[in-house]
Amino acid sequence: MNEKEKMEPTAEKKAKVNKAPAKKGKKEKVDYTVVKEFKKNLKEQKQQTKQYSKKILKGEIVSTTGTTPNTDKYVIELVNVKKAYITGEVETPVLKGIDLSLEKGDFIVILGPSGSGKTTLLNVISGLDKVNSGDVFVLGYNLSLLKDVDLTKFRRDHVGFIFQQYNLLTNLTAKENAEVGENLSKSKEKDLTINDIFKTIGMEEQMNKYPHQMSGGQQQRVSIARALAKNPDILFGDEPTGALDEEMGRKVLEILVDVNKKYKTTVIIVTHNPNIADIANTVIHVRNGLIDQIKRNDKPKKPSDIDWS
Ligand SMILES: Nc1ncnc2c1ncn2[C@@H]1O[C@H](COP(=O)(O)OP(=O)(O)OP(=O)(O)O)[C@@H](O)[C@H]1O
Repeated sequence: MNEKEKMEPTAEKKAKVNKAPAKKGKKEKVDYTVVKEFKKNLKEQKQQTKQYSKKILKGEIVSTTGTTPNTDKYVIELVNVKKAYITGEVETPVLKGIDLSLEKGDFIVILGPSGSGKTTLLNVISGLDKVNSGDVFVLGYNLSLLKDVDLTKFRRDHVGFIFQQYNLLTNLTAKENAEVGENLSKSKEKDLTINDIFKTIGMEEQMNKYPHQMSGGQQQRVSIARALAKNPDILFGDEPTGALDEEMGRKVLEILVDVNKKYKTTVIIVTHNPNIADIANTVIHVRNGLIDQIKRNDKPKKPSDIDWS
């Protein structure tokens, strides 16, 4: 992470300069220039990705916006991040120019109305999805210029996921499911053993049970164990308590808070439930594809003390 490489002006800027003039006297329902511009940006991003992906994965800082990420302080930095979906000739912007810096070791909750872009934001900062323009620095790696194969390597080595559905392998025991996470990880020298993890999630007694022998909450805890077995820098959760009742939901949150404190893992979760924001020390409100508000919470509550519904 030492050698810094600045690139030519962004694809976006170039595209703006080259924008085709609108046709006079003709009312068009579809703005084809927008789609053209979008495709042109993608093409340039693809070229840059080809050129820089390997270098980025090796630790080189590459920016399309001229930004140098502060990796000592921030685990994630987003600079003018835009993402849209194209259906036919219609562009639907979803992330509309997001700037965001998230501190290492924080417990972060992302809130916002349905359709505001929460999951899309989570997917781009966790390397599950790519942006169209802007920089997505995660641990200094600019994910916006990584090839799919390098994104997979990045995810394998640095991040863990928990989803609403637990996605456990039905023919493996709890312990074996967790070991899947461990096997995916590159580094085998760890300070974190599967036994330690099961102790943390309060499931030492259940290690040899199969998913169908466990409750939803217990299965979700095993999925946390699987994510932790990789010893990730960041743990991402998309509605991790969405399928659980209150009691199980609180238990899962307690474990996430524990993990955050004990292993200093940065935890970032998306939720519909605004009460859950009370356990976070950083709360991001997304609205209409933009960050509406970021709040710091100096006195996060315990999961057992928050309201639930
Ligand atoms: N693959 C896709 N193609 C087209 N549009 C999409 C796609 N994925 C998401 N969108 C649109 O992007 C917008 C944001 O979706 P996203 O899932 O990020 O919102 P959200 O805030 O997580 O919503 P919810 O809380 O309902 O899960 C929505 O309008 C959605 O319809």
